[in-house]
Amino acid sequence: MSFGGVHALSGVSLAIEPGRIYGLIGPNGAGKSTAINAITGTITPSAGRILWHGRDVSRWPQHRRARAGLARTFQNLALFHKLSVRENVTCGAIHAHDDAGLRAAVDTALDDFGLAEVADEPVNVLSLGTRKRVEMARATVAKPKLLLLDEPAAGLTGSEITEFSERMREFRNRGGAVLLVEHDMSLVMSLCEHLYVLDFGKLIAAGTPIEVRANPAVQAAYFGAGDDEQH
Ligand SMILES: Nc1ncnc2c1ncn2[C@@H]1O[C@H](COP(=O)(O)OP(=O)(O)OP(=O)(O)O)[C@@H](O)[C@H]1O
Repeated sequence: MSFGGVHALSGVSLAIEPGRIYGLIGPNGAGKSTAINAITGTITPSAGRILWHGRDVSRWPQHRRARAGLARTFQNLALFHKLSVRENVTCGAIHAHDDAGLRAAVDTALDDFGLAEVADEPVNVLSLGTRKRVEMARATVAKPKLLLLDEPAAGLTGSEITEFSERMREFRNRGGAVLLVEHDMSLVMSLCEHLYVLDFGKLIAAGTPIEVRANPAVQAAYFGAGDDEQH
């Protein structure tokens, strides 16, 4: 993916299997959000392919990819602030065929993320942690196969992070795949089974959290060259 002369991603190849939690990590500006944007169709990659169940979806619009099971959350949240929690979550229920099915799916998602009590509140009166749960509920209400999360833990309290991890493990145990972009390394190391590491738009390492932590290229990217301000 290039933006003018900037190669935000170059030659990056990732594979995602069902029922696993992946982490996509790397220093600021490494290309993590760009990868999520390209996979979900927020942007169209300048070269390369996104294959989904064997089909090339690289040119599919975002809504079509969402229907095919690719759901995401946004780093800075993308909720309708004046609409209620229920209305926001309903926007994600793109799979429902009738009103009863729609309502049941939304009620389940509201319950799953502890939102039943604030269902009729407008989103703009809620705390950041609660708004993040609304985004998660909206992203999962249609039971996606792959959930791509851009910094879901930023700004959450410790207990909210624990709760989030639990929800993600449940999602994984039901066969869903997660691609998590996150700077909270203790969360990444405890939750993810497989990591991909980007640096300056290139994939510099892949493997289990233990393998990646021991990888000299990763240590150099994070702590090397005297540039310890990246984290
Ligand atoms: N729309 C755009 N136009 C121009 N350059 C862009 C655009 N989006 C991203 N970039 C550039 O691409 C590179 C990768 O950015 P990206 O946001 O994907 O990094 P990131 O790893 O998600 O960073 P962070 O951890 O800070 O969120 C950066 O150099 C960024 O400035």
